[in-house]
Amino acid sequence: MEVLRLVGDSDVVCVNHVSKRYGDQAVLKDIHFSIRKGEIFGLLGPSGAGKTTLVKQLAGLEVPTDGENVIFQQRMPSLQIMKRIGYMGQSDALYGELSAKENLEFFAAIYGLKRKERLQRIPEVLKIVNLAGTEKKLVSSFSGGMKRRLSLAISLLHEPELLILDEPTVGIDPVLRKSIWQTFDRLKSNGTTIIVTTHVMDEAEKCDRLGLLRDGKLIAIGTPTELMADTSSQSIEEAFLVYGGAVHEN
Ligand SMILES: Nc1ncnc2c1ncn2[C@@H]1O[C@H](COP(=O)(O)OP(=O)(O)OP(=O)(O)O)[C@@H](O)[C@H]1O
Repeated sequence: MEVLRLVGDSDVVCVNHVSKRYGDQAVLKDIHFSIRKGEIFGLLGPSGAGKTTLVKQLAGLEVPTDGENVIFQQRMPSLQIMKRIGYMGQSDALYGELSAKENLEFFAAIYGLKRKERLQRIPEVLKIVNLAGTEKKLVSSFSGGMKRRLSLAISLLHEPELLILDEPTVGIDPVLRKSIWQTFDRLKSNGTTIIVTTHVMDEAEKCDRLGLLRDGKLIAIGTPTELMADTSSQSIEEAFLVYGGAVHEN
């Protein structure tokens, strides 16, 4: 198997013939694609398709059985590179007995932010996710959507160059979802690369490119317009069905 080490200058992520097995189960099957700087890349696929497994590898939390993931020209997992990545998993890793601000301070310390940076960034990220004014509230009193937003704020603290978000808007109402996507667009225009997994079709349409996963295989990749044109479909959902996928809404 050819393992490419050199990727194009504008490629931030190169998923290089990656496979993953858990025991007898093949969860990722020879996945191969790259993501360019400043792209919003969506991973779409039915439950169990392997989206979380793949993004965890990209975040440096899992390793492939075969192949490699190269991020910023370095093979993952790399601690140096992980500092340049913001990751938000599907389950919120928050401390319920601490306030929102204390949670942010804790993670800011882990990211190595200096006091001055913390004082500046914490109000900024709270504002981005529309949680300003809730700093002193205990996280255990937060709703599911508030917890998601706080998790997103945490992933943004250190101004990562690559943001990896596993279903970031689950439990978030449409108005706030829209404002979060506006944030993604702003981050993108500053050069941030964003990978997002989603089941939500209107979100998929907002991505620059989409990778469609099914049964651990990348069944299609392209811009939403390309995927619709290739399948003569009127929507991404229809295109995905033509490619042989099935999408469920959470
Ligand atoms: N640590 C693990 N051990 C064994 N099997 C696993 C493990 N992690 C994931 N799997 C299996 O891998 C498959 C893909 O799971 P994954 O969570 O990546 O899918 P997904 O596309 O993210 O699904 P969803 O949309 O429901 O989050 C599933 O069959 C899951 O049971």
